[in-house]
Amino acid sequence: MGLLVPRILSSRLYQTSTSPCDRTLILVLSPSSFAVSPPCHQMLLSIIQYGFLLWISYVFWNALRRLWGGSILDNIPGPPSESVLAGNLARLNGADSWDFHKTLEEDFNAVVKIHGLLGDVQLYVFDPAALHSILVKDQDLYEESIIFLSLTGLLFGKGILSTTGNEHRRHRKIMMPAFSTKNLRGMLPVLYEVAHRNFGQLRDGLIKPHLELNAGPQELDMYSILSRTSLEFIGRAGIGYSFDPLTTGEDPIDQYTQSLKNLTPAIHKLAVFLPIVPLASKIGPPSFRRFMLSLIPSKTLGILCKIVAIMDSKATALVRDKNQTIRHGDADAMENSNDVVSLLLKSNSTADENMKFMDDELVAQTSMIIHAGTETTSSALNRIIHVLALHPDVQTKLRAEIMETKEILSHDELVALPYLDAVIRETLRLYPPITAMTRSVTQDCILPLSTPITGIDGRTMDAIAVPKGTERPTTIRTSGGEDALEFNPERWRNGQARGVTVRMSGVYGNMMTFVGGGRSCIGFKFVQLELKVVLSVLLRCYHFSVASDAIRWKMGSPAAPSVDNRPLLPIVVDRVKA
Ligand code: HEM
Repeated sequence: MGLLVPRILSSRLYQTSTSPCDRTLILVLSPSSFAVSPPCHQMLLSIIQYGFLLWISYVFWNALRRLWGGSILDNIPGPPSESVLAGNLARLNGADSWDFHKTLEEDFNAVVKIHGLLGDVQLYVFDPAALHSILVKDQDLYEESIIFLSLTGLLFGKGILSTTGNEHRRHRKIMMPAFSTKNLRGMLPVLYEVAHRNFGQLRDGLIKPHLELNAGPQELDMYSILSRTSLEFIGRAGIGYSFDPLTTGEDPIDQYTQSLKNLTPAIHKLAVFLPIVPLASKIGPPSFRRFMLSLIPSKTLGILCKIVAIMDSKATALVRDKNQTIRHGDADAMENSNDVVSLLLKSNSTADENMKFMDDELVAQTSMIIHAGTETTSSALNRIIHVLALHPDVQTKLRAEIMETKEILSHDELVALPYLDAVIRETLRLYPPITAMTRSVTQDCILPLSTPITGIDGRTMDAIAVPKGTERPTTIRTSGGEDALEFNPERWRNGQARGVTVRMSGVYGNMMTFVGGGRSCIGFKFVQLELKVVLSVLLRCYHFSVASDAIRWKMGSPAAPSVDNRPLLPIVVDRVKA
């Protein structure tokens, strides 16, 4: 049985969202290598087959128990199941599920019962008190989903995304200082350099698609441009690596870059293996798991294994090279390295033993930073440009604020621009890149509610008893002001939205875009800086308007713009006249 705590979707003044991989996933092994001798082959194959049969039997047994015995969550109202096998999951997790999520919010109360796989029951939660309990107050009772933990562990190794409890707290404690305001100040020059280079080369025709000078308005695919920007931001400021020289008319062909681009699509294709990831991650050493995988006749799986191996070897080399620089006492080189991984290595060299990362942990963090920070940033950048194109009045006002400043601002000057801050807050509030997240319940517990709900039997409930094992609490948006569904940056003043009566537990602006509590996003200030740099550079030179009303946002994790199911953001770009 599952507790689905929906992350906040769109709208309303407070939203939550979920981690990208919660329901995508899949698979595979950790990056180390191995081989298995031929004589064991048949025997191992049988073990795998029996293991798989056992697992299937276990799943069906649980499903039957649920069907016969019911659930104490049965009394919670929710939409009827649409399929015996997958319940409501197809509609909940589909790329075009916006309307379904809206219906859940409009037709039901703060907690909704959702039907999961084979009769599994999950709760979709958007009540503020329940979210506070899940994410902050009782967070130890609501752990990250086991599938997410296993998957990130298999893909990247032991790092902040794949650990729980004290181990996870240790990872966070060591990593958080790298994102301090002092360190963000040190990263700003690199962010400006990437933005100027990227958009300068775009103008000069060195990166595709380019903007012909003086040729009048041109339609460009901003998605490809902004994706490259996000990747280079995280490369340079996150791990100290340049993915994209931005110097030729060609897309980058670097193997590492290609691997990163192919990672999410490969994971999505293998989503069918999702339920066996936790089991697979526990069986034997990595070499044995690799062997098991080699028995599965799937081309995509092979590709994924290759991607993981490339990412791992590149991250290993990066950490090794930086370590050597430190050991050889190249003080100047390290002094000038302000990327997150270099900062972690520098603090490692003076930290107490228990506050140091081992090299394999640093390798894992390197891949995790890229994974957590690239597509999310790209989604936010694309959304802001799209929103500005749709709201020319907001764009004009923002440009006027930017034009009154110098071309290159200090960190403090940039974060002090009020309308720039308001536009970013309002976009992230209304359109969180990640729209839902999942938590698993680790013990029987009571979920408090700020608004009582009426059960199917007519009884009023001001709290819900949630059984251990309930999986995937997902959180969706919560209610807010009356005009909460409108895009209105004017509502923000000094980081506060007017008219807000409901307090949310999020780390940023009373919204749940970056969640709250012990697993909240540690990169949320970093991403704001990225967005501010891009807008301050782009709006000074270019004007944006909508090129097509066929743009549809897909509710992935994170959301992405598309036209005819292809990732695209066609926007008409024109030079700002002097
Ligand atoms: C608009 C951009 C971003 C959004 C919307 C976003 C959102 C989120 C959310 C919702 C979570 C919680 C996931 C969960 O609990 O399952 C999260 C976690 C995390 N984010 Fe972000 N993120 C963004 C950018 C970044 C960036 C740029 C970085 C790094 C440079 C980053 C690093 C992380 C890390 C390391 C975690 C895991 C924290 C933990 O488990 O303790 N994020 N993010």
